[in-house]
Amino acid sequence: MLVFSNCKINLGLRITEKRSDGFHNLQSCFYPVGWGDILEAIPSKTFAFSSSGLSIPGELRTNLCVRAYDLLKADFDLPPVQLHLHKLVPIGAGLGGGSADAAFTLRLLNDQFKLGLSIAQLEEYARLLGSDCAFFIQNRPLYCLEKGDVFQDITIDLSGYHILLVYPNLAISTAEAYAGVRPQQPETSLFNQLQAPIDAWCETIHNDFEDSLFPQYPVLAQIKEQLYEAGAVYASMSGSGSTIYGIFQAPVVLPNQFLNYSVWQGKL
Ligand SMILES: C[C@@](CO)(OP(=O)(O)O)[C@H](O)COP(=O)(O)OP(=O)(O)OC[C@H]1O[C@@H](n2ccc(N)nc2=O)[C@H](O)[C@@H]1O
Ligand SMILES: Nc1ncnc2c1ncn2[C@@H]1O[C@H](COP(=O)(O)OP(=O)(O)O)[C@@H](O)[C@H]1O
Repeated sequence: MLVFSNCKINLGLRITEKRSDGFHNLQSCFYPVGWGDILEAIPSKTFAFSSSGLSIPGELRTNLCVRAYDLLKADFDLPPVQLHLHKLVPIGAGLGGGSADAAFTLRLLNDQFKLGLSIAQLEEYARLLGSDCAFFIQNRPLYCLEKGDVFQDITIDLSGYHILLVYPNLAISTAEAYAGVRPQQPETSLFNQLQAPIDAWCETIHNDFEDSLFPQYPVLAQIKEQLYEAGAVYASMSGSGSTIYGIFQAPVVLPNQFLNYSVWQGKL
């Protein structure tokens, strides 16, 4: 079985408080985007994992796909498979690529071996693998709370818009990015602000990580500015960076400044 493991962007991101478990509570809307990896599972005599494409830091056995397989294997009589991941989504990019691979592995194994797990059960397994992993089980626009793993329905439909993602070949560690933020209880409701037309978002919808990361990496603010100059209706950093995205009314001619970066453009 073959699946496409797409990434996400954050529409707004507020870090509201540090929790007693060391994690942070947040408010954000996660929105699926078409840039993705390719994952295949073939029944085999013994379990094996391999990857191609972008190289993934860390040992193979710590890959989130392997950890997802091991998690289900502990509870089910899972047959061995040969898992292959073709990695295309940049790493340390704020796009949740690794979390998506983990969630798609859970979904694939559930479907391929008819484990009968419900969405809620798959989300429970996903939470054990990473904070933003559970989102990719439903994989639809959702308002996210707490660690980013508790969801509320939200009506946001950006279909018809185009998105340009710019990864400036700069990996930012999520843990380090969180260590640099000053959590704050917001005075306004992100949920309500997201209901306003997208033209209003550049004045209201903010990613709190930009405050600490833009001064540290000026190229990020520069890319955001360049996306607005190219005609974006809204531009922002995704997650803990370093990807900056722009949302446009129509396909964009790639500005020359982005030619040395990894970019992806498509429909939302
Ligand atoms: C920042 C966000 C926003 O969507 O996305 P990315 O930039 O990673 O895509 C997520 O909160 C990232 O979630 P995820 O990448 O799954 O993080 P995890 O693996 O669970 O945690 C990595 C580290 O980040 C910190 N962390 C993560 C989530 C959270 N709510 N509070 C935290 O403080 C912790 O230090 C943790 O050890
Ligand atoms: N399949 C995978 N794809 C990407 N990263 C992975 C994967 N498995 C484990 N990782 C680890 O997860 C971290 C990056 O996570 P990723 O989701 O790509 O970035 P981000 O948190 O910025 O969205 C790295 O430390 C990487 O080694």
